[in-house]
Amino acid sequence: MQIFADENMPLVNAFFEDIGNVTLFNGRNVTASQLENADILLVRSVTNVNAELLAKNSKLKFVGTATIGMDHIDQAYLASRNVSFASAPGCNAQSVVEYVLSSLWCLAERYQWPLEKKTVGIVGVGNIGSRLVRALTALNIKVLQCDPVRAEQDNGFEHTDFDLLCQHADIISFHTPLQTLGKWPTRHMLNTTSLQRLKPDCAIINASRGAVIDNHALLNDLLVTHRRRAVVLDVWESEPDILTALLPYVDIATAHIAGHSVEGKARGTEMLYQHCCKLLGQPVIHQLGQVLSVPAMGKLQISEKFRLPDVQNLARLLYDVRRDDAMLRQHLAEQGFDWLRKHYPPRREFGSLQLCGKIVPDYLPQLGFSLAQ
Ligand SMILES: NC(=O)c1ccc[n+]([C@@H]2O[C@H](COP(=O)([O-])OP(=O)(O)OC[C@H]3O[C@@H](n4cnc5c(N)ncnc54)[C@H](O)[C@@H]3O)[C@@H](O)[C@H]2O)c1
Ligand SMILES: O=C(O)[C@H](O)[C@H](O)COP(=O)(O)O
Repeated sequence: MQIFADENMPLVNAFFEDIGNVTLFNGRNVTASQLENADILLVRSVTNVNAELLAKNSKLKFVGTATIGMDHIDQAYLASRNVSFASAPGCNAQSVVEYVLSSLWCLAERYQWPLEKKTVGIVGVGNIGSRLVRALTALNIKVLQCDPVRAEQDNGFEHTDFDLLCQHADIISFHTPLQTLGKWPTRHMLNTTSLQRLKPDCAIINASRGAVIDNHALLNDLLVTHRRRAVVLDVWESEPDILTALLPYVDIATAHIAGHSVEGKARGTEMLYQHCCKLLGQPVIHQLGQVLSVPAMGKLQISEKFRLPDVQNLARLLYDVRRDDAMLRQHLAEQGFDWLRKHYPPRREFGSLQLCGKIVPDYLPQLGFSLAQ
């Protein structure tokens, strides 16, 4: 079995070496000729999988993307060729939630916001959005949810129409897939018109796909408002060639790494391995827990004095988004966007830290921290 995998897919050898011969490729530049002999193709978000890429391959059985976003995959084409396909839903949801929380704490400190008085509008309430709702609710922060797709399926879902959410949110955070067509398109959802509906100081967070926000319209809005609006961008239109004119106006700028926790990326690989085992009728031998490295910090004692405002310090033991913002500003011009992603320093999720103590407040597990056994 010939397995071709993106070189930025951690633990791919550990999971797949029993299944076949693993060859790594650069996901951004891979060509049809390189993939001629692939039986299994494992990609990340930077590889467009379509008729052009697979033109020279006649033996492909399975394509897996170790991501939740699927806008880079021509699924109809794969189905027409009878090639099985799987993504990795939820693999990095916790990682993105931790990115958004860290961004909120950073902005709250910079602008002296009382977060508990803010309303956060969450657009797209799937794996990431629903975890974010749980986390913000645990922190006593009010949320508005916008997800018309869920609203159609579930009468009990509390949906706020996008236009209304734009008017009422103090902070708006995007967690939708990128969809150009269909009943609920998301491409340029935030555009010149919807930007004008936002409160003048409404903060914007995008960790979904760059083109969900019209980046030129955003730049224009920021120039007009003279930086009154806080902006956090992890994703950008036309990555890796991003609109650098935006950078001076963006509070937190990162290189599409919100989902790049050690666990988030490794879970993606594991989920594809499990799909392959099922497809090939092979037993699942490897588990994430066995192959993940031991975290630098294992257990932490929580005292009875721990209170809600202490959460921020606890979280910063594991992740502070300001590091990633500094990396981008320091290295983007010389090294480029993809270099930042390839050399992303290890980041462990909240769940890697086991909390001990007589009383561990309920909101800590709701944010994703583990309780010691
Ligand atoms: N920055 C990163 O590193 C990173 C990491 C993971 C995911 N993502 C992006 O975030 C997206 C969301 O991830 P997820 O795991 O929550 O996916 P998901 O599929 O679980 O959830 C997406 C939600 O968006 C909703 N939705 C669809 N169209 C909508 C619309 N027009 N308006 C409002 N809601 C709409 C869907 O109904 C669904 O509930 C992914 O598609 C991916 O593009 C980025
Ligand atoms: O859609 C996703 O799951 C994320 O955007 C994913 O983390 C993208 O990262 P990449 O696959 O490019 O490393």
